[in-house]
Amino acid sequence: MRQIDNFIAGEYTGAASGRRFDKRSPLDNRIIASIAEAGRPEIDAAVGAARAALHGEWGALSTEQRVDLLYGVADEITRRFEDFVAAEMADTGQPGHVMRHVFIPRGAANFKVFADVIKNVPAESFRMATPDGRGALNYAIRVPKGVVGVICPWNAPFMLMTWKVGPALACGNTVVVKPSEESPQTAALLGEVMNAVGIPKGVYNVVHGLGPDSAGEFLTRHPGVDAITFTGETRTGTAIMQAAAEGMRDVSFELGGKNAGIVFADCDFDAAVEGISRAAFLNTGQVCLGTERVYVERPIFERFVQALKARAEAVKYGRPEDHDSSYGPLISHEHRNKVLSYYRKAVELGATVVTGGGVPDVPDDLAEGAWVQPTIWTGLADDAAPVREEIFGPCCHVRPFDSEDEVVKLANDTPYGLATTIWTTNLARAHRVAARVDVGITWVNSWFLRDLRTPFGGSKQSGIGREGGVHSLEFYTETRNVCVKL
Ligand SMILES: NC(=O)c1ccc[n+]([C@@H]2O[C@H](COP(=O)([O-])OP(=O)(O)OC[C@H]3O[C@@H](n4cnc5c(N)ncnc54)[C@H](O)[C@@H]3O)[C@@H](O)[C@H]2O)c1
Ligand SMILES: O=C/C=C/C=C(\O)C(=O)O
Repeated sequence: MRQIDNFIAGEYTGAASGRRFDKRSPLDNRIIASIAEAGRPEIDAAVGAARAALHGEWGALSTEQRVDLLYGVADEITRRFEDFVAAEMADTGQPGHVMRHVFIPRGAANFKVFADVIKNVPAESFRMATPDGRGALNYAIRVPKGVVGVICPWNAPFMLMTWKVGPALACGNTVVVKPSEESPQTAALLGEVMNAVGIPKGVYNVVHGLGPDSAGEFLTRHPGVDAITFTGETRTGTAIMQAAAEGMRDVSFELGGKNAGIVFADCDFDAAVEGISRAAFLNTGQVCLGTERVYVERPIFERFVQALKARAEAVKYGRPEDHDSSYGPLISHEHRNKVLSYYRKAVELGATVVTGGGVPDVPDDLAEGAWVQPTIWTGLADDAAPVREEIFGPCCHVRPFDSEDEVVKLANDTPYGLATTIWTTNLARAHRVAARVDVGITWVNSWFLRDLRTPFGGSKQSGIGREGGVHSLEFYTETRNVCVKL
């Protein structure tokens, strides 16, 4: 069993209280790690270390020096690639090929991309006239926000954590990261990388623990934290925003979704089935950008449902290291209880269960894991809970539609506004519908295709602010104007 400690001022340390909590494998429910639970003293120490680094060696570096160090971080992640793959597979139970091709490479990319952004961003400047005819020159400079609190979820732990830490450090901030209690390992491992490449002590700190009345709340309420970036549930975002109001700290939120997939009859059928099945079932449906509501134009509805069913039934349950495994468990039994409660509710509300709806038969050694079947429903009312609420599981409801106006209305009938995916070969329609869907991110004939320079975030209750490319700088820096009378 692994011992995972907090990482404060470049050192791994337990908690003064001696408190620890267990991490269980989602694959078979075995305890795989014991994690030190940070209390107020550890949060104080981590925030203090972050502040000291800001006023010390880190704060004195030039942008070029910081950029070089961040390239070093990316290279070291790549050098220790298999360690990160193993740590994340252990925490999430997701297949190795997803780790190797999507989540861990993105961790390295998140440092490289923002190092490039900060190196290349121009300064804003305005020349102005003055009554004496000599004029004045305004220019903006960007300074770090300070100590940034980073609160992360468990569904793609390393990718989502570095998506925040990369730009925060590129902009010259220091961070205190609180990973999810369900996925502490890659954040802990990144401490070794930081030390190996010579990132000054205190720049990157990790405190472990739970949310309310634990490390998460202590960190977000700490007056020494200047800004908070959070990815997780909308309800948690509300609690964090209340904490951030004290002291008027800035927030950046990437929250939940109930994303629509829109499939027109003129789509490339096979590509659409493949795309929607990835959007619904990748990472066992635990992707904020995933599709839990699918709208299919009536002429191809039945055929589409059958093709999606075939995809769902083709998943291969297995351990992450099994080469032919394509599908992992949910993160925990607690989360499985939630997902299964929606599976039951859908039936109670009269859904037709096209496939799935329960717990699969898995080999004996996996029987205690948090497995659920990929599940497809039809026939639910538009206001049924499984169609309205974020389930965060491998499931979707498929419903026919007859017109563009109707489907836009259906897609927008939600308090969320994160992402949508549209499938059509009619270019004009693609642009038209994309402009009418109230979300932060629209994919046309694709899903989760990420250019890290683009604005990323949610509308409505799916988030506040945008991260990605120069948009991250809006949050991770304070812009100051200097006006020089000539
Ligand atoms: N929009 C996006 O980009 C995006 C990306 C990934 C996940 N998500 C969302 O994340 C959710 C799944 O992740 P989750 O279950 O880990 O989310 P969560 O909100 O339960 O937990 C996220 C983090 O917040 C901490 N936390 C909980 N309560 C807190 C409190 N009161 N104060 C401070 N910290 C607290 C948790 O310990 C954890 O580290 C889904 O809703 C999903 O849609 C959104
Ligand atoms: O589960 C959510 C996935 C979010 C993805 C990103 O934040 C990203 O690709 O940067």
